[in-house]
Order: sequence, then C-alpha cells, then structure tokens
Amino acid sequence: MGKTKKKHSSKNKKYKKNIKKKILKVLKKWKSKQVSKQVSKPVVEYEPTRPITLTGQLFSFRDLKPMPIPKKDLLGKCRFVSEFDKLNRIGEGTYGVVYRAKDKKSPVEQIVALKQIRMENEKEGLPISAIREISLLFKCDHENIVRLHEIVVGKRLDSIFLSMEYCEHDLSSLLHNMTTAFTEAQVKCILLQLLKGLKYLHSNFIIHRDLKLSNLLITDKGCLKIADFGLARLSSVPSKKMTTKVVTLWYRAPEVLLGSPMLTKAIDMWATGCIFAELFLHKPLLPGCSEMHQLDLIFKLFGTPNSSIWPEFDSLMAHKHFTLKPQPYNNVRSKFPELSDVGYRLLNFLFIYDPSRRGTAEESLQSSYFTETPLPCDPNLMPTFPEHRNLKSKKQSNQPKVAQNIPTGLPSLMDLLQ
Ligand SMILES: Nc1ncnc2c1ncn2[C@@H]1O[C@H](COP(=O)(O)OP(=O)(O)OP(=O)(O)O)[C@@H](O)[C@H]1O
Repeated sequence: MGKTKKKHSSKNKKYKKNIKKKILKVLKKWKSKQVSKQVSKPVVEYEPTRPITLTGQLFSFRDLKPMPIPKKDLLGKCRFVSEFDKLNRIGEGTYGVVYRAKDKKSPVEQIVALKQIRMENEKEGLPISAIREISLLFKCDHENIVRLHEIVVGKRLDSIFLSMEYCEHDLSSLLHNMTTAFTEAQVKCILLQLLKGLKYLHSNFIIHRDLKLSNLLITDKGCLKIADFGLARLSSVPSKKMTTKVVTLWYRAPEVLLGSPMLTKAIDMWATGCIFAELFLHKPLLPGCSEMHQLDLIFKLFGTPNSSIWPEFDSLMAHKHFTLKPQPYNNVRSKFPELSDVGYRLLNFLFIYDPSRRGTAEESLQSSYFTETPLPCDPNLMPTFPEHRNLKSKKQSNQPKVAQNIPTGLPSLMDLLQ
C-alpha cells in the first residue's frame, strides 16, 4: 500500500512540474510578443532625428501597458529653431539673448520672441532660472502675463529657446526713449494692468521676485505683459524661507535688504510702488548704488522704521552691524506734489514697511485712484512707438546688478516647488 502511495505522489509531482514548465513557456512567449508589439508600435510617435526629449520616458515596459502622454507634455516633439527666421536681436539679459523671429511654418504671419537660454557656464544641463521660467510660464494663462508658446531646439544639445508672444516694447527702453513723460491716464492704464497680472500670479501662489521696468512688456495694442520669470517662485502657506538676494536693487523691498528669511508676495508690491513712482516721475525713485545706499535712500524718503510700525524690524536689525540715522518724517508728499490725495494714499499703501500690512494687488485694484479723473486710458489708446524698438539693440539697463544668489545645475523637484 505504502509503496503504491509513494509511486503516485512522485508521479503527481512530475506531472505538476511539467505543467508549470509549460505554463511558464507559454507566458514567456506571450510576454515577448507584447514587448515587440510595444516597440514596433509606440503610442506616441517619436521622430528619432529630433535630439531632445525634455519629458521623461515615452512608454514603460514595466507593466506592459502603454503610457499615454498628455498633449501638453509632448515636449519631445520640440520644433527646430530652423523653422524660424531670426529677424533681429531685441534684448539681452543675464540669462539669455532675445530675438524677434518669424515662424516659417505658420500659415499666417506670426512674429515671436525667441529667448535663447544661456548655457555657457552650465555643466549639468538647463540652468535653474530657465527651468523655473518654463515651469511657471506654462502654468500661467492671463492676458497680462507673457505667453510661452513652446520650447524650440537647435542642432546642438545646448541650444534651447523659449518661443514667446512678441511684444513691441519693454517699459524700460520705452521710458528711456520718450521725450515726455506718460500722462497720468497712461500711468493708470499701465498700473492697472500690472496689478491685474499680479493679482493673478499671487492668487496662484507665484511670486515674481524681479519686477522692474525692463521686465514689463507692452504690445502694440497697449497690453502690458509681465515677463522674465527666471527668479519667480511658488510661495507656500505659510511662507517658506527663500534666498534673500532677489529683486534688482532699485526695486528691492526693505525686508529683502535687511535679510528677512520670510519673503512674501509683498516684495512684488514694493517693486510695484517703485514702478508706479518711476512712471509718474519719469525717473527712478530710489536709484541706490549699493545695498546700504539703497536702505539709506528708503529711510530718507519714508522715515526710519521702528518696531511699533514694523514688529519684525528690531529682530532684523539685531544682526546688522550698522546704526541708523533717525529720520522721523515721511517725505513722499514733497516728491509728488501733483499726485491727488487718493493717488498719494495708494502709493504709501504700496510702501508700508511691514510686509504683512503692505497693500496687496487685489486691494490696490479697489483704490478710487482708478475711478477718479483722469480715468485710466484704454490700452488701445496707449501710444505705440514702432521706431523705438529699432533703437533698442541692447538692453539699456544701467541698474546695478548685485550678484543674485542663484544655484546652477539641474534643480531638484523641491527646488522647483519651493
Ligand atoms: N516676449 C518678448 N517680446 C519682446 N521683447 C522681449 C520679450 N521677452 C524679452 N524681451 C526683451 O529682452 C529683454 C531681456 O529679456 P528677459 O528679461 O526675459 O531676459 P533675462 O536674461 O531674464 O533678463 P534679466 O537680466 O532682466 O534677468 C527684455 O528686457 C525685453 O527688452
């Protein structure tokens, strides 16, 4: 009995082993068929002649299921820059050269701005400023924010361009070339559009961090566009620590100059105050030539702050090795004798020392400055200066650039999200 039982069980084992082997064989065959199907028929067509895929994998073999790529992520299909005719160079900044170019493939004449990313000192890929600019601009959809059409590539791996909507002027060169100042109705029109753009950015938790006249573009239809998002960041609630070396000196808020670790959207509002004043005066309000000089100019104009008007002030000053000359008065009124009382109130609202009390874009838009005469002019009635664009071959920015502490190399995801 015992012998026959043993015989049976060993037969069973052999039988099971054989079946297992067969199943495995069939499975293997089936799997390899699936893989070859995937290879010969990718879900996304990919032209091998195009050198760059800015997005990750095209499809995954892991689960043998194709991964559809959302249309907006099809950066692997970047067009070549040779599909554009470069017409002329229109600007040059710290992070790249900008060209006016014509899209040869567009059925209607389309002029774009091509900003070439400067890669000279980059050893590890795209600079962080470019990655920030691309990721934030792709998120934005507002008429007062410059539109990023697409990423365009050159033959070399390191030639990458942003193709953006073309704007006739930037406010810095426009102001530089104008013989007479903007009228108050025009100043209001520009300020209103800037505040609308900022309201959109701030409600999407984006802080621009480098607002200045040369980063405000104007189309030939008088529409203002906020540009240059190379320093912009996503803010978080509560606000995170950010590098303090942001915003070109003349537009830099006092909390940035004093090294506050918590930088908020209020730094954009201080810069907006400086821009408002500059448009009105036709010259920069606070043209400092060093950080100390900048602070000195601010305190002279707005009075020396103290902890009763700005609670954070004493703790910020505790680590400073300089003392302040007391200046008890706010001298703004004497600088703007022609500004109405409401206009003056709005200006002071943007220059409140305490960032948590400084005017926001949303609040400023409610100011009756925009409903009293002269009313803001219609953007279509803004002057167009076609001749000025040609005058501007190089960026005329004479603002001192203080080193902006920007790390180079490929950013981590955290960097992008900070
Ligand atoms: N979309 C555009 N249309 C027309 N001109 C543009 C456009 N984008 C940029 N420019 C011009 O190019 C100049 C430099 O562009 P941008 O500010 O984006 O470069 P950047 O290297 O980031 O400059 P920055 O040194 O100010 O950080 C602008 O001041 C403007 O004159």
